[in-house]
Amino acid sequence: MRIDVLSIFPSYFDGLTLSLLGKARDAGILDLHVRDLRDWTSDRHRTVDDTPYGGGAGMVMKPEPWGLALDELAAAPSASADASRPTIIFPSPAGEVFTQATARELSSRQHLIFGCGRYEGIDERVFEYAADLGEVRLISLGDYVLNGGEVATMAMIEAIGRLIPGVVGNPESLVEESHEDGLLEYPSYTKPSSWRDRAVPDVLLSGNHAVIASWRRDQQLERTRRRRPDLLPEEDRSES
Ligand SMILES: Nc1c(O)cccc1[N+](=O)[O-]
Repeated sequence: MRIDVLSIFPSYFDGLTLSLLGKARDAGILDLHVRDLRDWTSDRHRTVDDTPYGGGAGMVMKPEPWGLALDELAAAPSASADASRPTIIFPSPAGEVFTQATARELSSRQHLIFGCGRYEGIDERVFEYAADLGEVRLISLGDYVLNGGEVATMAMIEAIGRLIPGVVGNPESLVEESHEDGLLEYPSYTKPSSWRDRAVPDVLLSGNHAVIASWRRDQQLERTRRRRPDLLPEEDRSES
């Protein structure tokens, strides 16, 4: 998979050279390029914003640098032999909500382009223009206000990247995680078996894998009912 990121703060993404994603980049599994949007400006001040038509506080990101950048990146060779159009993602509080299902869907794409907005947002015509270059998705991490798209992009790249085959050493570990089966994950324990007068649940020391699996499932349902009843079907939401 190829991922391009457009931002006026490219160093935000230095963390993507670390850990599993950094190793995946070194191994050629993930082809990730972070670019400074200002590289597509032509004035001395490398201007990317201007005042909003219609008035209002703040500044809006100009369309010209975005148009030039997206033209270039959308034409970049992606991992796949076929010249499939890229998926162009703009993190936005006005977007669809990002879930594990979204991460799984996007992890099978060949070329993702993330456009990180700043200020009061990006000129609307950029989203319209981008639709001529690829599939455009406005995606939100949640209903709160961030200063720009960079943090959301980091989160999405991690959630998507770890699902790409070969990135996580043991694919089994991807299965038993929160939200993978629609439920929150069960509690985990490791040595010592007793710590500050707190013991590991006996069932986990029993060696009876069927009983352990059943206990873990019960824990998932109980936690999900208590913390995230919205994830459960209506009929399963009340405490039994
Ligand atoms: N919430 C928010 C924002 O305020 C700005 C950019 C991106 C997001 N988001 O993805 O959730």
